[in-house]
Amino acid sequence: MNPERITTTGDDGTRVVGPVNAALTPRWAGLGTFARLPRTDEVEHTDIAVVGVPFDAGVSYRPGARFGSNHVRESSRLLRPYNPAQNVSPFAGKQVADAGDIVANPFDIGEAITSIEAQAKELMGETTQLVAIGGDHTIALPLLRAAHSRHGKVALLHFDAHLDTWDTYFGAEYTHGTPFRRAWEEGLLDTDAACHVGTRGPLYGTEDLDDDARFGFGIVSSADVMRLGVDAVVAHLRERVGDRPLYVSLDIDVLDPAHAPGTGTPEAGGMTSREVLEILRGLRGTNVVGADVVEVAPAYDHAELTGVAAAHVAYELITLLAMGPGAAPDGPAYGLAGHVYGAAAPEAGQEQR
Ligand SMILES: N=C(N)NCCCC(=O)O
Ligand SMILES: [Zn+2]
Ligand SMILES: [Zn+2]
Repeated sequence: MNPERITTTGDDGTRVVGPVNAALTPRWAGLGTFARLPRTDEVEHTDIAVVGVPFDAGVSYRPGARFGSNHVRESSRLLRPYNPAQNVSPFAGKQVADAGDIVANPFDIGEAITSIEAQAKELMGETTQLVAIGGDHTIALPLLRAAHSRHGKVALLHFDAHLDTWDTYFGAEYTHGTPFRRAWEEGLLDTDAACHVGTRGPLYGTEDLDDDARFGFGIVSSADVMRLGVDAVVAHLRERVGDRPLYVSLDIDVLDPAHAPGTGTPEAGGMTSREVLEILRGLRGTNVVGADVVEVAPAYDHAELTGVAAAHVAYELITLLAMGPGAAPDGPAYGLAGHVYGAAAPEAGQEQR
């Protein structure tokens, strides 16, 4: 069956093929791609590719993130084409398409990392931007290598309960707890502009924090988000990353297990999905060049809580890429006046724009 799709004229004047029209084909029908978008082989070119990286041989605790990519796709069927939080239709101006899955050797982590990097670069071609859906956090390293090959050193916002700058596990260098230490060692990061967000939970010792600070990372803890609030955190992050090429890596365990139980290394005291989505929206106009959403392990999920949260995170990341750098501060399309992303909040009652 060839379901009818929403088509538009894109920002560059070419025809853009969007999601299956949900008014004509029920949302639960048909083969699943992310947000019911076309596959990359069904469109002439792709500006933004959503790509699965179903690899989880790097996990230190519960396995199962290899099933995350398709779980998030399945949980994304209810996403709608207009994002009122940014007053943007992310699938209308740019061609967004699902590239299927990068394949990686599940028995050889080194080979998997090399081949994920190669396939990511191939998919990126000259101009395509990637939003990767894991998979465990190991995959951030080859994806950062691919981003670095196009943009040079990148700023990094790393949303996660964990630092993921540890050195080795059982002597293994390439694991889901170590990608950002390797990335720092490889010179992939602009360490004046790298920051963890949502950090919490017990560590192995104070040296974890000493090492992390030595690598140049800043930390906005989960408790900071609660105490300072979303707007202050957004202001801090925007200041830190400026207009540098920015890679966003989001481990779904940044969310409290109440919001995202389906993950391999859950930690209590996490952020709400509302906080995470609002902080991402606050990055409007920054120069996001690539992103990943990782660590969704569906065997521990309930009622698609984690899958839906990850799908919405990916939707906001796609929206940021679709708007591009320099997008002017704008407010949501509805709600009480008082919030403009990326700008000082106006006084209550003041007009939004
Ligand atoms: N990247 C994630 N999700 N977890 C890292 C946890 C590493 C550890 O077991 O200490
Ligand atoms: Zn984590
Ligand atoms: Zn992680």
